[in-house]
Amino acid sequence: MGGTFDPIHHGHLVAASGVQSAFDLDEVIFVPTAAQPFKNGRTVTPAEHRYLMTVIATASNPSFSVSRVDIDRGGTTYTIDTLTDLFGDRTDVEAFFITGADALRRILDWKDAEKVLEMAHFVGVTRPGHTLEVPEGVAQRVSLVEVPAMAISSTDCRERVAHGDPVWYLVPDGVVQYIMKYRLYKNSPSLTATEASFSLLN
Ligand SMILES: Nc1ncnc2c1ncn2[C@@H]1O[C@H](COP(=O)(O)OP(=O)(O)OP(=O)(O)O)[C@@H](O)[C@H]1O
Ligand SMILES: O=C(O)c1ccc[n+]([C@@H]2O[C@H](COP(=O)([O-])O)[C@@H](O)[C@H]2O)c1
Repeated sequence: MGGTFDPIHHGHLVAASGVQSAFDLDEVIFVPTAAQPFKNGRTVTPAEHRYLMTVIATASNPSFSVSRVDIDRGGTTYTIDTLTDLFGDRTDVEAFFITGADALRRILDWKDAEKVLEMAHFVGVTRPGHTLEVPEGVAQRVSLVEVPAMAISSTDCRERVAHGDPVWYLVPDGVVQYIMKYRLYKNSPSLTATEASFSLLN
């Protein structure tokens, strides 16, 4: 499952768990993006913070893991590169790519869309506020799965933090604490690890 994960929230985790169960998947790999091509004009939290929040959120589930392939490659994140780096030379793996209804809608605009759809089976999940439908012509490579409705977005989580509203129970507890520790989403520069330790001591 690829995502900006700025921050990761329970909508992502419920979607991943629902698809894992529906297709009996051995593992779900969360892949935080470096720079999502359709989010070019947006300021995104530094990748290391997004990566670490994703690790914290998934740590308790033995079949969830987090990959750094997109972050370490850097530049614009195209799913064709993600799938090549993860599975390019693996003939023993059947890959699935999990996307929300909003992301699935634009899949034909993705780089090398046809090849991408050959490299993995795409699974679109329901998301409140978005219509879940398979774009024309790709029905064979896409499945739809209904997951428990979680009306949560990273945008809403960021705005809540910026306004001093709680994000408890929208994101995992460890992610709430990470956001507070590094003062993310406060409309002021986030802290480094040293600055965060210093501010906790004082
Ligand atoms: N509440 C949700 N339910 C189902 N799928 C979701 C939900 N939130 C996000 N997704 C899906 O998870 C993937 C990663 O999403 P992303 O990290 O962009 O989160 P987001 O909440 O959409 O972020 P933002 O609000 O910053 O755009 C996308 O495929 C997206 O459609
Ligand atoms: O490959 C592309 O052209 C492409 C265009 C838009 C989105 N994606 C991928 O879709 C995933 C979900 O993106 P996002 O930002 O909605 O979380 C993420 O892994 C992106 O890299 C990929």
